[in-house]
Amino acid sequence: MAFGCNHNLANAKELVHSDHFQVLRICLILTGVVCAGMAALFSFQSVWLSLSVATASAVALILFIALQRDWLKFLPASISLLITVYSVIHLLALADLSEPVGAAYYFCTILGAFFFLGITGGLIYSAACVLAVLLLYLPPALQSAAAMNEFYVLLTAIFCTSIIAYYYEHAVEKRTYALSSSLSQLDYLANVDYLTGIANRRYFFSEGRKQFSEPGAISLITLDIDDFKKINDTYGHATGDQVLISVTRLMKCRLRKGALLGRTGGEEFCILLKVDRKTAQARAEALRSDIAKLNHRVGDKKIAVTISLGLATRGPGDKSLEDLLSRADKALYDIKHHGKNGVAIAKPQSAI
Ligand SMILES: Nc1nc2c(ncn2[C@@H]2O[C@H](COP(=O)(O)OP(=O)(O)OP(=O)(O)O)[C@@H](O)[C@H]2O)c(=O)[nH]1
Repeated sequence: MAFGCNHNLANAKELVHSDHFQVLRICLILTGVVCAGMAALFSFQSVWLSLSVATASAVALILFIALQRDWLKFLPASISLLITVYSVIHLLALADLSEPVGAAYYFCTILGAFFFLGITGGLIYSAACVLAVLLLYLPPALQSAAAMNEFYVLLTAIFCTSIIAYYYEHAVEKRTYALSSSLSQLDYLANVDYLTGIANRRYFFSEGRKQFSEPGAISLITLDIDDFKKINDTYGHATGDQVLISVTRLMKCRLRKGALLGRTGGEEFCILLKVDRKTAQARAEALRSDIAKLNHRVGDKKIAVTISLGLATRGPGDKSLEDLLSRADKALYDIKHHGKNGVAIAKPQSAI
């Protein structure tokens, strides 16, 4: 049980790691593309520009190699954010813009659009930005060389930011999905009995307490398979498990919707019914007789199985589900010591 859960969490972590590195790769490739693009656009007009391009390319190359060789495996997730910011600062620093504010504007609003509107909204916003820039700067024949530079830089800024934002959002969505499926897996493992697939003791009592707090008739049946140890000893533990599964299956079929069935111990089960004593007794008796009649087949073996049941219906003295359980358990104990294969009705609280 624990293995399945750890395995699932490990998968989620692996997924988060692989997304994280995918984002890093994209950032590094973009840095390289931006450097090459800026170098081509501005042809190294100053020493400062040449040094910047050389530094950016070297850092991108070193990080890329480190990533490919798994050296970055244990670095915190924030590094991808740093590299993203680094890429965009370079984009702005290297651009010989009269107004770098334009690129910064697209960078911020596109990130915001992806963050607040999700992938589809972000992509639509990016497309709208491209359209706006095209409308502003076209036709090219009417533009000056400086305006065309600005046009290319703005398109590059929109393009790079959209790709980075897309991969971040995509990574976040995958991570959220992986974590939520791990959580539902954990929830399942915490509440369901691994062998029979019905509520385990923990879930039975937490749900049972809720139902107990509601008004109306409520009855609790505790039941136990008779001489189960003998079944285990005679046919083996695996066969014992099969008997538990087939008894559970039969109970699930026979019980109506609304009944809460749980495996509360090895071969012990509890049923909570929102019915009065008379109806609960009839249901308990029907279950007992159905199980006794059924020929439990495990492979080619036919195994006779009987159950004993203790029934308690809420009365004025029952303050909690535990009070009801204690009375039902006493009734079960009585029938176990008086022949088994029967239903015993619990004494009212006042008679105990
Ligand atoms: N196969 C199997 N056996 C289990 C499981 N959990 C508990 N048991 C066995 O259930 C048996 C319960 O034995 P007892 O408490 O002596 O009860 P019993 O033999 O049914 O006797 P009575 O209750 O008096 O009828 C033990 O042998 C446990 O090992 C399980 O998940 N699978």
